[in-house]
Amino acid sequence: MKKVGLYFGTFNPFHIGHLVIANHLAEHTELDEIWLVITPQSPFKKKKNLLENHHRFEMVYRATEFYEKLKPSDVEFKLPQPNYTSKTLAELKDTYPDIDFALILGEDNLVNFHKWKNFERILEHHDLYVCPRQTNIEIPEQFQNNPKIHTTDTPVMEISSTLIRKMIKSGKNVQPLLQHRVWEYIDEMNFYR
Ligand SMILES: Nc1ncnc2c1ncn2[C@@H]1O[C@H](COP(=O)(O)OP(=O)(O)OP(=O)(O)O)[C@@H](O)[C@H]1O
Ligand SMILES: O=C(O)c1ccc[n+]([C@@H]2O[C@H](COP(=O)([O-])O)[C@@H](O)[C@H]2O)c1
Repeated sequence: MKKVGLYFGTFNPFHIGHLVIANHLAEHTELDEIWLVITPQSPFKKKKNLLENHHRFEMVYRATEFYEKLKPSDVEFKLPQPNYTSKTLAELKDTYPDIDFALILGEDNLVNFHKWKNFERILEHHDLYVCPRQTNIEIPEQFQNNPKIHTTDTPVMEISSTLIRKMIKSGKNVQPLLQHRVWEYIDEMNFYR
């Protein structure tokens, strides 16, 4: 059975921290492909400074175009907002009954995972790949030593989209933090200024 890792994110913008993680998991785990799912509206996030879906999709597309195992996904664009991951997983399972879907999460997201809609059902049916971050946050006890939760050895790069947006606003050079065609798009379109 083909195994696909779903990396959900707001990706506003998609940065090299995201890219390094996706590529690392595609190359070093049993996941055959990684799908980067651009979320229109994450349940815990405000819409402030949020670029339209198709612009965020374009950035993920540009960054991953030449990576055979990485694919942008717009599956959530047609689903109700805010986007609950459990709903999206159900939709994907209907469309692709022959694919085994796993979830990819930053460690920061595991801390709030008990607040996600239907998190228990998600864990029952899907493996979780957790990427370490430079945080001192305690992983809740209920998620420690769970055989469905795999800690990965993805490189720790403390980059965030929030920081990149702030740096662009204050005129700093952020080019090393973005795939160069993503930077070109942001620059041409005057985003985040
Ligand atoms: N530098 C990073 N290292 C590891 N995981 C990350 C990193 N940045 C984001 N993630 C994870 O990637 C997923 C999508 O992240 P998201 O689009 O919210 O990016 P972000 O850079 O954290 O954005 P923002 O700063 O706008 O909140 C989440 O699961 C998040 O935990
Ligand atoms: O399903 C939920 O209840 C849920 C709650 C919070 C976040 N998520 C998903 O997690 C992804 C990363 O979250 P965020 O807020 O860090 O961008 C986001 O794209 C959502 O799809 C999902």
